[in-house]
Amino acid sequence: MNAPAQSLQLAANLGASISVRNLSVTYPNGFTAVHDANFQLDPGSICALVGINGSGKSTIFKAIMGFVRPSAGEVRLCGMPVDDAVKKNIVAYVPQSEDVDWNFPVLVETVVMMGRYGHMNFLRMPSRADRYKVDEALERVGMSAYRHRQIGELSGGQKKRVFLARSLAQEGKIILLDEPFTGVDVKTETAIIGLLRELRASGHLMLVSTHNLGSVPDFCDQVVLINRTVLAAGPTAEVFTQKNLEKAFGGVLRNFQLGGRDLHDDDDARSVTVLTDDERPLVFYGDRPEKRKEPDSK
Ligand SMILES: Nc1ncnc2c1ncn2[C@@H]1O[C@H](COP(=O)(O)OP(=O)(O)OP(=O)(O)O)[C@@H](O)[C@H]1O
Repeated sequence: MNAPAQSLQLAANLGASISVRNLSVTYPNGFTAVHDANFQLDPGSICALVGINGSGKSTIFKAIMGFVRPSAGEVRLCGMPVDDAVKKNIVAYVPQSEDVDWNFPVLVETVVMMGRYGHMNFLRMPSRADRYKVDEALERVGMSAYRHRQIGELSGGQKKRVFLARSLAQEGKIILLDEPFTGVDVKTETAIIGLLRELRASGHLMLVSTHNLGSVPDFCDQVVLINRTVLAAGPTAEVFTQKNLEKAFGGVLRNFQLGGRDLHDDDDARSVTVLTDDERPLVFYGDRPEKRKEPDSK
């Protein structure tokens, strides 16, 4: 079997899927953050969850993790209700940095070991296999040298990698990443994207919320655009269009422009142009993050 066929086979075996059907979430104060949202994601893919601040991205993550209950509709993971999937360690979550108390004194290796808790009995005594998984996960994100450091002492990008290691140690088929690229440098972003690609090749399903629109066409197979409901969902080439992005961002991203034609054509010049605060345009090409550059001043 050739490599792509093997990946497809692995993906089929893993069977990771997210099905969101007519999902509404109303918070206890009566505010409906998500109304009648629908999308379906299948194994072996990376999907971007994209929308303005307050559009409901974290709320959707919380519904998928069972942290908030739907007021209508349902979420199913690998065909199972959320509670069953969470009990079976099917879904792992990499939270936004703001959602973590970094003052809590805990070692890096302990954070990663937390990913194994669901695999242990109530005494939480790590087995040799648990320790091996932790070592392997730290190695994979390049953080082995930091294992005895306090998590609060690390940089933003290092903390993100540790939480990614925790989700790897958990061995979830579905991994949710809430803004993994916020505050990380281009090298770390490239490393994280490389890791997500490896996980995709082994059949994992990843849902990534991001404000970094420039890298979406590069590494995401699918896109879910939201603004309190799903505006569009499906393959990146079909959904990540100027028209849909204008619908999602409205006047918020003025001077936002998508160039080029076919996203997955290597010779394609499709790019995302966003004006920076000082009104200098930054062009993100639908390619590698390190290829970011300012437009030619021809
Ligand atoms: N616990 C809560 N109680 C009431 N309203 C909430 C609660 N949590 C979030 N909201 C509201 O729900 C809406 C969606 O919030 P959410 O955090 O899901 O947005 P988001 O897309 O993740 O935003 P951001 O890009 O800023 O992280 C916002 O208007 C927010 O104020």
